[in-house]
Amino acid sequence: MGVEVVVRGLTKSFGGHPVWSDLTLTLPAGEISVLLGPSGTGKSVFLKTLVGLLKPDRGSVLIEGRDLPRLSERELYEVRKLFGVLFQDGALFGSMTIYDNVAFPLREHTRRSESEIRAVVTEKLEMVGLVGAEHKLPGEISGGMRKRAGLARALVLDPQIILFDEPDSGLDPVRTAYLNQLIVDLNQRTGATFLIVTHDINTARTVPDNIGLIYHGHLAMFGPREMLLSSTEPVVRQFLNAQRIGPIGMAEEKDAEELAAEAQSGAELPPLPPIPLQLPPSDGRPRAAERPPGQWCREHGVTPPPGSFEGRWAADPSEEVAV
Ligand SMILES: Nc1ncnc2c1ncn2[C@@H]1O[C@H](COP(=O)(O)OP(=O)(O)OP(=O)(O)O)[C@@H](O)[C@H]1O
Repeated sequence: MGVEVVVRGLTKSFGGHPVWSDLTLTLPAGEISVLLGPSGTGKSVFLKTLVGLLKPDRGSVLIEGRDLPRLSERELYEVRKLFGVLFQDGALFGSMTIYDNVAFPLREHTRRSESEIRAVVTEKLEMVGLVGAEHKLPGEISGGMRKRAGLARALVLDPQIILFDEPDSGLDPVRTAYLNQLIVDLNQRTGATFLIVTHDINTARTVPDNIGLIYHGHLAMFGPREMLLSSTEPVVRQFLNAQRIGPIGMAEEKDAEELAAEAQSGAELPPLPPIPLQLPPSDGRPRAAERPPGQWCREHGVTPPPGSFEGRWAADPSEEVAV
């Protein structure tokens, strides 16, 4: 089972320029969370800080009672084994075969024999659908396959927390759909805690249990998927619905004049689109953290946009249309 990651008051700057301040959120154990935000808002910096590759100026990252920024290098080395990271480009060694790339963490961090390593590598390659590509070099396979090879490598030490930095970057929509299904299936199979940084709105709307949005150096919102998808908070609404109208401008925050002109022109955000159902695991069994669709809305007295949950939602669950 995955572990909870508790982030409290995390602040990071480079050369006196703050990237973000006072980030506070909890990644629930075993759940999938997505982190969104305009380019350059420090999502990759956040992932690197979580795993201890960057040191925050202030704040804590608590995992199983240990505060990562306060650990010695040696303790950090141990805690890092809880993490698997899928970097943007898969971060494979170009001169090594896929097999050797996936075996690399086992050879570096464990004393397992080559036959034990073979069993683990084969299992992980099978999990990501790459059996048969073991002897290829990264340059000989497609971008989607490289992502899956990177994922197999992230899985070899059986991590409790898996961080994905833009797993869908550079993939076509069909490959993105396959990768999203793989992520949901792996979450169900491993029970690990997942955090995905993405710019893909469809991924953000259908894959996670929770969504967070970093904007203007702060965490604008973090919470259950239904909370953000039904939110009318301008930044959240603009971002999750990929709109130009709203506080986020081309390069940075719009200034008061631009916003006033927008208001005067009568430009309004279109109504919120329906909340889609969550992507289910492909074996038909529930997700580790599955909740009935619309439960959060009902519990919080929020009426979701019309047509949400494929039109099956009702304020009173006894009136809900059966699947
Ligand atoms: N090691 C570093 N030293 C100095 N500045 C850095 C360093 N790493 C990142 N930054 C700066 O921190 C800011 C946030 O970068 P980051 O890559 O985390 O953004 P991001 O939200 O992941 O962007 P994108 O969505 O475009 O991938 C940028 O201004 C970047 O230049």
